[in-house]
Amino acid sequence: MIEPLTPLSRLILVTGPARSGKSEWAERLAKNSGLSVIYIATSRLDSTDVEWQNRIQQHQVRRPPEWKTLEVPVDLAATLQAVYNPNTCILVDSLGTWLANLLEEDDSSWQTILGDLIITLNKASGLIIFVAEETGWGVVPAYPIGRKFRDRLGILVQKIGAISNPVYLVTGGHVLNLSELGSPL
Ligand SMILES: Nc1nc2c(ncn2[C@@H]2O[C@H](COP(=O)(O)OP(=O)(O)OP(=O)(O)O)[C@@H](O)[C@H]2O)c(=O)[nH]1
Repeated sequence: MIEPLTPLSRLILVTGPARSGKSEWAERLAKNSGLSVIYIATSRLDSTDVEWQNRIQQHQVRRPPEWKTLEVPVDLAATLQAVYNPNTCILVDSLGTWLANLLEEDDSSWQTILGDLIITLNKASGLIIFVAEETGWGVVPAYPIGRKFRDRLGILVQKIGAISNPVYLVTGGHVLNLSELGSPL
């Protein structure tokens, strides 16, 4: 399913709505890569939210025991820089939760954080798979923080999508390879 790797980095983007199965598809790609896998979880563990803890536990049980897990709510570019290498597949789940953790950043530092991530990806080696949430297909949020999240996620997914191949959309119980259907803007 996955083509032979070059020493240069290869990026894959898996996007889709909530509960679409996008994480599961991304995990399947990571397993099939034949590389050693580092799973980067961007969500924060909330000790007061039992339902969230249960969801995360289901993820942990589902992952092969040999995968290494890193919990990285904020410092994504620095962590990627520290761990990427030609023999490793890094699975980042997810860009939406990472962005939510950064939401308080002002616009100028957000531009720097985004720039640092893209620079890191351009220098990276090995395979990096990003999971991202699709938002913004509904109404414009009536509150500023909602609009900021929606706009930033849209731009982030577009930028990562432009340098990823393939880009998958998981929805309606199906996986669509968008790279076969269209080209980046
Ligand atoms: N902190 C932490 N978070 C984790 C861990 N494993 C998974 N997660 C988080 O779980 C979240 C995904 O939760 P899901 O409930 O499957 O997401 P979903 O969008 O509803 O479902 P799918 O579209 O099916 O993937 C991501 O934000 C991950 O970061 C872990 O070991 N630690």
